[in-house]
Amino acid sequence: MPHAPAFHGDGEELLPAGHRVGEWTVVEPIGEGGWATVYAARRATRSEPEGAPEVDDTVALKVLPTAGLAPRQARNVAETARREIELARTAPHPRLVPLLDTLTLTAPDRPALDGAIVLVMERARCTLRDLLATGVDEDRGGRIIAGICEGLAHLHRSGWVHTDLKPENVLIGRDGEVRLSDFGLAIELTGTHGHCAPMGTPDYLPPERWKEPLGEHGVKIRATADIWALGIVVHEVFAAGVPPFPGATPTARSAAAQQYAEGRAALRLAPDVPPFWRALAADCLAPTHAARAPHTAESLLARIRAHQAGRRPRRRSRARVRAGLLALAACAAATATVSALWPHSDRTGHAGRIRVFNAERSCQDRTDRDPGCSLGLAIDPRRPYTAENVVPTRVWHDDTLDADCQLATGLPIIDEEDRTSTLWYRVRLPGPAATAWLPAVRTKDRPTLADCP
Ligand SMILES: Nc1ncnc2c1ncn2[C@@H]1O[C@H](COP(=O)(O)OP(=O)(O)OP(=O)(O)O)[C@@H](O)[C@H]1O
Repeated sequence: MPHAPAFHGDGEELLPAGHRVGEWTVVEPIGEGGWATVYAARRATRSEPEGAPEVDDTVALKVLPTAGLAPRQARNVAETARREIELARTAPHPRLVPLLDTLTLTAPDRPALDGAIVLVMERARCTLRDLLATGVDEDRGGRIIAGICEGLAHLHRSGWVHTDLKPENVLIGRDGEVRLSDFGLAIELTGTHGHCAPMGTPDYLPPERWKEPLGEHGVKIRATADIWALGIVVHEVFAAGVPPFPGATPTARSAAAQQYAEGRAALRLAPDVPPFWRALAADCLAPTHAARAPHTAESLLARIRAHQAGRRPRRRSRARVRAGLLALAACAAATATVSALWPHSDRTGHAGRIRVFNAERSCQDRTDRDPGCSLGLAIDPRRPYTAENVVPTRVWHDDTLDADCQLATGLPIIDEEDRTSTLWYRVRLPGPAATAWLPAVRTKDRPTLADCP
């Protein structure tokens, strides 16, 4: 017996459960966007022997209908699919949702869906919007924002701008990690910018977008558009889903954002956004492209990593200790040797000698060189201050180091008290020509040293 057709609220026909799409069988609809309906589906032919434990092999089928569309709309849909496929092919990354296959739907008995383009994707557990509805604590929120920054940094390095970053397009994979999705509006840059159709989600569009002239190729777009959208998302994550600009409708909120960008209103972020994330959101929401440009996804990620590294010892949940394993492994290796490298508690304060300062209060009085209280020295002060960019040797509060020169223009580092500095000191390590870098926020001393070559 034929299935009775099912429809969306807007009257669009849905694929019924059990419908075969290539090697997949539709289970149920799980999401809907402006262009597509997304279904959970599972492999039609399972190879496991009878009685084998059930594995969750469901995928997500994004079905983009093309039938009955005006030629221009059909071109848009085809272009949307082309972008998704091109990006997945040329720039795969663990923080982007993997595209497993592409198909054309055959459904002669459903003319509205026949010939639709189908993108087969890894199925996510939920979207960030779903998570916001249930509440996200500060640590989880921080990890999600870091994941978004990793995805954006990769996209931008690869020459792409997402252009439609919003909580609906941030998926949470079954491993709990972020997967950016929906690259239908993603733009490949030529040099510093690209052009896109005048589309997008008003709440997440940067203020300059409303003023950009519409040329023959569309409106100008740069990576800073994603950074603005990131600022809105950061605010929503830490303010229980509330957007930073006031207004009951997207139009009212866009108008408020433009008033702020024109200097006619102040940026008023919700008081519940914690200080570190307020500062980060405010930088992402700098009012112009030029003011936002220094805050790249890469540099924001470095700030977040430094912030998270500083928070880690404060509260020791099991999950946090596990997350910090990499850093602690490096500490453990260095603990035995580091005490001998520098005399402890040398308070001479001569120029060229700097004393390490750990803003974490509970670490300041400890003399046992607890690994959780150790601080990292960077290999390269211009690269993100992450585990890969840290020498194995660790330092502790009150250690004194020999510094031989300084760099005023390193990566900005924010400490736990929200002090920011781009100043770094090059310090000498034992061994021939061995050096590493200490961010100036990690010392209270300010010797004036020669600029490093
Ligand atoms: N891989 C996935 N796993 C689970 N759910 C997904 C997946 N991809 C999309 N969804 C769900 O489907 C919804 C719509 O998907 P998507 O945003 O890609 O469609 P769209 O038509 O391109 O949307 P838009 O109108 O924002 O451009 C998402 O918000 C999400 O809820």
